[in-house]
Amino acid sequence: MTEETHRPDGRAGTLYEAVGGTDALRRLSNTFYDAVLADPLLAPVFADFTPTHIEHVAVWLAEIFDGPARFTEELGGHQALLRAHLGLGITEDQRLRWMELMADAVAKELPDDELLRRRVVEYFDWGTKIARAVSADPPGTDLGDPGPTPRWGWDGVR
Ligand code: HEM
Repeated sequence: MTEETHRPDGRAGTLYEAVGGTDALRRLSNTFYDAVLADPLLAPVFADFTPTHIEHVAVWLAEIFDGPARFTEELGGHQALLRAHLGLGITEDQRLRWMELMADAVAKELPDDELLRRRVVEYFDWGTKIARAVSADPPGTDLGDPGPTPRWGWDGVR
């Protein structure tokens, strides 16, 4: 028996592979930001949005879900991700709307696999709470060393 067959959910491989790799994450990001920019509660938060944002989010998600570590290698890693949210003053209503639009995008763009979708949405719930907490601090706040980019698997964060 392999180690994987002892897991409660019995899944092998990474979430990155299960979602369909970087192309699927790019489609997810694209669909999500189309909705965000059309949303009256979220659009003002994204006033400085540029299309590179879509690609950077896809690259971040690839790394989080155990794919290539390109965000760490090319885009400043965990520290840069956290710093991008400083000063945004995200409210709980905005966080919940973000989650709602992301759940819609997940349902539209990711494979029809209930456990996979649940794990992905759980990551977003965890991540948006961190983004909201960080957003209460002003731009330039010293965040110390946040450690490496987290990895999210079939059993949650590692
Ligand atoms: C798991 C949750 C989240 C992830 C993975 C995420 C990911 C990212 C990434 C990768 C960037 C940098 C983009 C770049 O370099 O261009 C970024 C910036 C940003 N995020 Fe998030 N984010 C999350 C939650 C949120 C939430 C809840 C909000 C607000 C409701 C938010 C608002 C923003 C804004 C306004 C920026 C700056 C956009 C810009 O470049 O103009 N994020 N986020």
